[in-house]
Amino acid sequence: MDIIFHHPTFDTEYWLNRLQQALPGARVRQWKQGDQQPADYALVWQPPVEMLSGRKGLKGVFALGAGVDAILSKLQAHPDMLPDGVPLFRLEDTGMGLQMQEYAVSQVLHWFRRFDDYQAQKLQGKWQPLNDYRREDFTIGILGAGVLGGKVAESLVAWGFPVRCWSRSKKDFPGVVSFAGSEELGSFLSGTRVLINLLPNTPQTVGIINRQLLDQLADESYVINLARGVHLVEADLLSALDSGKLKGAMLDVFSKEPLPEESPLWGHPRVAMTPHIAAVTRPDEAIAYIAKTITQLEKGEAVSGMVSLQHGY
Ligand SMILES: NC(=O)c1ccc[n+]([C@@H]2O[C@H](COP(=O)([O-])OP(=O)(O)OC[C@H]3O[C@@H](n4cnc5c(N)ncnc54)[C@H](O)[C@@H]3O)[C@@H](O)[C@H]2O)c1
Ligand SMILES: O=C(O)[C@H](O)CO
Repeated sequence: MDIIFHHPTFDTEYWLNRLQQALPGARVRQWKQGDQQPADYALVWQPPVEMLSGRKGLKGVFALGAGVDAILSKLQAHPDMLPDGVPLFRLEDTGMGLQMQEYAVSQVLHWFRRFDDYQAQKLQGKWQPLNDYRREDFTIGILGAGVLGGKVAESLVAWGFPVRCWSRSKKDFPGVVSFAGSEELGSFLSGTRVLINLLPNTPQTVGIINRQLLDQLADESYVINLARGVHLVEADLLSALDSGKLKGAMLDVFSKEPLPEESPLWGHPRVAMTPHIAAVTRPDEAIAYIAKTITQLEKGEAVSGMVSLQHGY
């Protein structure tokens, strides 16, 4: 079995060695321009079109991340990039669930314990205990209840917060109220105090966090965007912050990355940000997952993690 690998920034040597150890019967190589030699599987991030297009004998392509929006948009421009019938897989969790939990829990607790207000008071030299927030007034709403949304929901339930989620179909997560479909979006938003976004980037979800959506949240709400920048209309977020509808925002992803220096988000006192690091691909977990999936595929067994080209995630 032959496996080709391409990632623009990962430590390729490390990946090739560890993949080789995990799949001792395979021949693993870095794909280089002009390489049209046979391959059974391709492991990719930002693949050059010629790496995949027209390839015969390919049994599967693995995206080396959770979101496949970049690959799918490239596929739209170059429909022959993924040979007909070749399945595209993505990473499910592989250590990203825990990272998302750490991010979401730490930020929710930061706001719940009013550390943002105390920091503002500290800057004014003010010593003033504030009223506690109550958990019952701190409902967390998670947009997207998939692998990562489910993990984040579980961790916030464990901290005793009322948690609800919104997805395409109903979920049965312990302690979480589930809403599904556009007809239930309004009920999901009404009463949500902290909105956490973990949706995939699809034509249906672009721009979903806009003025109309933000207006339906509880007053003095908070937004955490952990999914993709294109989900959020940044101008609408800024006006909701300035009107007082929103109290704070924590953003990991942006419509343009790196965030341009002229963006007003940089200077906004109630916007905190990180540079798209909420959950990164952990090589060892990802390699174990890919090796297991390839082994199952080779045995003709059912696997999970296949991307639906129809749904776009
Ligand atoms: N910031 C980061 O570092 C980082 C890291 C990993 C993943 N991500 C993002 O997180 C996203 C989610 O990852 P995942 O593994 O949980 O994905 P997933 O496919 O397991 O879950 C997606 C969820 O969104 C819901 N959904 C999709 N379209 C919908 C629609 N139109 N209406 C309602 N619900 C809809 C699905 O029902 C599902 O519950 C990824 O697509 C990626 O963009 C970001
Ligand atoms: O989707 C992912 O895996 C991360 O956001 C990296 O792009």
